[in-house]
Amino acid sequence: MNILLDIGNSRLKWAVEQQGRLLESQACDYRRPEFLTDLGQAWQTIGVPRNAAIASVSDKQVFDSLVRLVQTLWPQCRLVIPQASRSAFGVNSAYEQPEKLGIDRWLAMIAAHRHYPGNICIADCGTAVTVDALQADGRHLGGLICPGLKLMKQALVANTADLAFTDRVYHTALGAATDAAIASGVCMAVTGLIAQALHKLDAGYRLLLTGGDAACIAPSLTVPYLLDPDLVLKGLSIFCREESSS
Ligand SMILES: Nc1ncnc2c1ncn2[C@@H]1O[C@H](COP(=O)(O)OP(=O)(O)O)[C@@H](O)[C@H]1O
Ligand SMILES: CC(C)(COP(=O)(O)O)[C@@H](O)C(=O)NCCC(=O)O
Ligand SMILES: [K+]
Repeated sequence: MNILLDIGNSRLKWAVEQQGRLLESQACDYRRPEFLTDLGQAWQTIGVPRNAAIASVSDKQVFDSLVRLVQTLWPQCRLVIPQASRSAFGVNSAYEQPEKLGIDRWLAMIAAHRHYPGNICIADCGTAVTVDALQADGRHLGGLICPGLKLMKQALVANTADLAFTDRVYHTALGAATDAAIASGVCMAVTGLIAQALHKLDAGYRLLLTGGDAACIAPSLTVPYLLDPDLVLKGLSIFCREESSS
């Protein structure tokens, strides 16, 4: 059994993996003061993992506190900390400096290459929205980064006098009130980005969505898509298994 941890800029996603299969994944806000205590309690009952695989694009502090928790609960557990590189598991990075690519993007591409063969365009809709194009032969063509839905709304509220932030449902209809216009505006910015990215690629690229906002963006897309909320965790699982068996 392995435990997989993906620390994004908003939330921690984690799951237990048994024989290559993820049990239900969980998400939590690591900025809550009781976060580590709650996690420690939840982990009392899961057994002792053989490996703990951790990916982080957030503060080193959060990463360090999770490493300490893992080492305290399970001193025998092996830590697996994947790094982005020029090539791994058949995927070849387009980055001039491959180590600068976000580890979440690298893991998502490795999982996509394994589980969704063919040309694939991955859109990870989290704090930021990232889009990466990956050829069937594992060649990464490069990517795009833009603010996610919540960040766009926060940027508007923080830099204007009269705009208010609400949890209005996202869609792409024209709005007849400020909050509806913002919800539609940021949703169309993301769906438009994804559609335009696909348009620039050759025909035959499938779209694969992941990230916390994927499910609310998906209904507004006018192109077919696949949805896999656990893509980054699945990338961690590949690193765990193949490092353990070597
Ligand atoms: N229960 C939730 N709590 C907080 N954010 C959520 C929740 N469910 C969905 N979200 C959305 O998920 C987004 C974060 O997605 P996620 O993939 O976890 O981001 P990251 O990997 O950057 O931490 C938030 O911006 C928010 O809009
Ligand atoms: C682009 C990101 C901020 C996305 O983070 P997330 O939205 O998943 O929290 C992250 O992948 C990152 O810090 N990347 C490093 C720079 C790069 O990928 O070019
Ligand atoms: K993201």
